[in-house]
Amino acid sequence: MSEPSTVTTDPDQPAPPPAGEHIRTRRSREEQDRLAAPVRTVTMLRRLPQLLYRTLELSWRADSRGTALLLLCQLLAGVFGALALYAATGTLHALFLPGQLGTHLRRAAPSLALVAGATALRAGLAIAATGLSARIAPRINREADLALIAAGCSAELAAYDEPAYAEQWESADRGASTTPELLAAAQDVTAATVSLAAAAGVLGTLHPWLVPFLLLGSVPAGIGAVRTARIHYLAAVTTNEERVALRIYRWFLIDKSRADQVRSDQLLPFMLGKYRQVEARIAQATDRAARQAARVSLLAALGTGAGSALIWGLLLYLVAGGRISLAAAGSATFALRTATAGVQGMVGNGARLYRMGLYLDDYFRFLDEAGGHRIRRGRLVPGAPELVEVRELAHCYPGDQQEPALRGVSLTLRQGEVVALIGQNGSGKSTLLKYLAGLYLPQSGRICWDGVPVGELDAEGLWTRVARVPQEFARWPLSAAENVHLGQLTRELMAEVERAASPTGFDEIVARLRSGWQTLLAQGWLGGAELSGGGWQRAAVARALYRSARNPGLLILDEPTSDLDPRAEHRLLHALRAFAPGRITLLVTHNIANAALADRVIVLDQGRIVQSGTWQELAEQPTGLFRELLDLQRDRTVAGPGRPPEPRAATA
Ligand SMILES: Nc1ncnc2c1ncn2[C@@H]1O[C@H](COP(=O)(O)OP(=O)(O)OP(=O)(O)O)[C@@H](O)[C@H]1O
Repeated sequence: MSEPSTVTTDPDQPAPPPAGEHIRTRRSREEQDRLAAPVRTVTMLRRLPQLLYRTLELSWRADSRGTALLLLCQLLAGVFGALALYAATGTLHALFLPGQLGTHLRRAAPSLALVAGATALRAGLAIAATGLSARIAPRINREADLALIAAGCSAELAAYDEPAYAEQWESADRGASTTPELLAAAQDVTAATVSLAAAAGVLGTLHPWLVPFLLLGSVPAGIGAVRTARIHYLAAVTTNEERVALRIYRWFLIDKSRADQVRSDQLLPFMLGKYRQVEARIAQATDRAARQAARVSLLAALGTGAGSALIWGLLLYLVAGGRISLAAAGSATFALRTATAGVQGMVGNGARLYRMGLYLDDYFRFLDEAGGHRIRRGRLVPGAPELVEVRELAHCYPGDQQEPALRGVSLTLRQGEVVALIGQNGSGKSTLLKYLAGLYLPQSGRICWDGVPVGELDAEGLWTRVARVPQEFARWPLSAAENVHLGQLTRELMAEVERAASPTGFDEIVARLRSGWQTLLAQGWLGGAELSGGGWQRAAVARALYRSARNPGLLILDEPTSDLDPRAEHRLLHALRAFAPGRITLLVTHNIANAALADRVIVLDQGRIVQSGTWQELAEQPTGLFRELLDLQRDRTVAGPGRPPEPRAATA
């Protein structure tokens, strides 16, 4: 026996085999056009007020009192900053005038006192503003994140089948995560604008030419900053699909539910190979962007240098020509330094804000439209349907060369009926159940509840009437009781929970847990416990029974006994029969014998209904898929050495 090998990422190890195709998304035409559109500096300038307004709005929603105080601090800091600047230029002016030093100092003293006072107040207010924004920023982030989650949950389920949706989510998520920085950038832009305005005011009083030259000189910096921001943004969004892929690979590798397989299947080196391959594409795009941005920044710096030379040249020209006094030139020098810092701050932070604004656009677009999939249905709130009719239903999942999952399916379901769906893997059973649960709206064909098309029903009202056990049910990290009631409480809470749990045997499992119904079902967390596969399935069925008992409608069970032991399965199937009155029960099962509990069996093949009738009627048919599957299940000719093979079951 060889030494047990350990998973390693040692660089001396042979390189992992070439990774194949990685997870890809598909960008919409509209999105491609938007990304390809050129951007101009004026566009950014035009967008700045809107971005500031949006930041303010977000901030107000997160913390209105803090935001009001922050605004006040900023306003006062701006006023005191301007005052300090005016006073400082006044001081300089006084010092540059001809005369005795003592006279100068006396003249300058009031301005000096004003400078000191205003500067101290401004500094105090700036500190208060920083403290406030440190308090507000995490709240904005939290609010933004919650709004994003809510928007994601308000998308139609079909969105998840669209490759572009994951990418839209990725962009929106990045937008949400930039929100804390947004406030700081907005604050810096405002502060820089106020100080620039004050400096420009001073320069304007000294000589009117100085202001336009100052603004002209800052154009290259502005253009450079906008271009650079856009280059980085494009590098980020054009690698969105790679980021989505990395997120998914990462999740698959670290998630507890697959941790055993990652180890026993020795998956790490192979998956790391894929991970690195995808990561390399991101690095390539980022490096390319960094090179482009460096070139743009160099040109902008040259332009800015030329602009500075221009304005200092103008100042010399004005002094030499006697158009302004030496004292005024001294003040202008000081104001110019402040103005240049203001311009740099405004341009730099404006570009930062603009870049974040691009992400923020993605975020807001997602909030508004949930990636174009926001649930928009009717308002009728249904009761328990007596009749559900499906007519000519067809479904084709988006993607390349997908066969239709459903083709021309028509069926009628009546209240009180138990209907079993049978079919081979991929025949469309789960897809049909999702339609019946109102999770998809018909692309082609109709589904009506008591004559009303499902699209005209209120989505939440419809789902209140649907209880499901999906094929892959959730294992919520909640208590045992919460895993059944999911926070949808009634006065008789525990009695109802226990009543729903009893037919599944979940109550027996809970009785063995240390804290009974209050036990947290999340092993690995303090006080948490883990259930067996069958234990979790019992919880999932109990959840559906609880929901259906509160609001009868459709009870949809997709292989609800696949993990159950024979005793638990037997008990549940009996209970389902007794539970049937007042609701429509749909059962998908690969165990043909279990379908016998249904009033009617429907057989699906390649998305079509190929047979329908009572279990007995279908079993008596000499040919057909049902009969074939039944015979195969009865056939026990494959046997190990301990058990002699049984004769093949008769086929007629
Ligand atoms: N989200 C999806 N996106 C794309 N194709 C899908 C998706 N879900 C299912 N399909 C495809 O639709 C077809 C029907 O799948 P469905 O899950 O409805 O079959 P099923 O009868 O429930 O299969 P099984 O018995 O294996 O559970 C299959 O070809 C499957 O590959």
